[in-house]
Amino acid sequence: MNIFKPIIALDFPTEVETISFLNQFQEESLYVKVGMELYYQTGPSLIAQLKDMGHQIFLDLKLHDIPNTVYSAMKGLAKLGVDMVNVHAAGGSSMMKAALTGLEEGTESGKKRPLLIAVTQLTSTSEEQMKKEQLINTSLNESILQYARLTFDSGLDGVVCSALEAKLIDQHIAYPFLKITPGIRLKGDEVNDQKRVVTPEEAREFGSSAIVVGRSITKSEHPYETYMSIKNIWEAK
Ligand SMILES: O=C(O)c1cc(=O)[nH]c(=O)n1[C@@H]1O[C@H](COP(=O)(O)O)[C@@H](O)[C@H]1O
Repeated sequence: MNIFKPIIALDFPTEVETISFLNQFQEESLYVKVGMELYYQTGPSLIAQLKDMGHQIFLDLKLHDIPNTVYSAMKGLAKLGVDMVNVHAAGGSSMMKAALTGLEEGTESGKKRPLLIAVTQLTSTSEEQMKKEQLINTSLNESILQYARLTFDSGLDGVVCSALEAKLIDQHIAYPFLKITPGIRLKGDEVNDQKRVVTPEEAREFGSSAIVVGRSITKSEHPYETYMSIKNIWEAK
């Protein structure tokens, strides 16, 4: 069985909308993702509330700055007691190592350090766009693998990528190394701004460690039922 539950992206603008969404899940203990949209409006108090509700939390702030700034920011974020945080691998190995040190120093003694993962190429990026706008002249897969290697060598726990790249990463990077994969859509769903999308079944088949699902659940007519059906697919043997 997969160790991670499907991670629900709580991309809402307010605490009220977030809590009313979560109330539909009654006693279910969830793994939720709080990203920029919600955190910039609600801050640490919502994190404390989600923890009190018994949910695990991926705080997705995608830090990308000079090493000293990321070190200090991570030291502060570690005190929130979340389960996972992230940076952009494009910030480089010194920045990623500084992030890790900040997290280690900021984690209360006796508590578990949050997992630290790095975004490779966003799932909203296509190979064409990467070549044209970032002037990277390799394939998208090679760029992702390079970022994954840099992340692994910097001592982090894994990467954010599309499940389409999970097998490639497994072939080149020693286990255990997490592949946390957004860009999940059910058949027939709108793709929206995502470029590299797969279904939950495909993500499981390709060896993703955890799926991050936003709009397929949050915009569903029946979010609880949709979540449970994704969870069943994800946890099937
Ligand atoms: O770090 C992330 O979570 C992330 C990285 C990435 O490459 N692509 C990506 O979509 N995400 C996040 O995953 C969620 C995907 O949402 P949906 O497209 O609505 O399922 C959003 O909250 C994004 O911010």
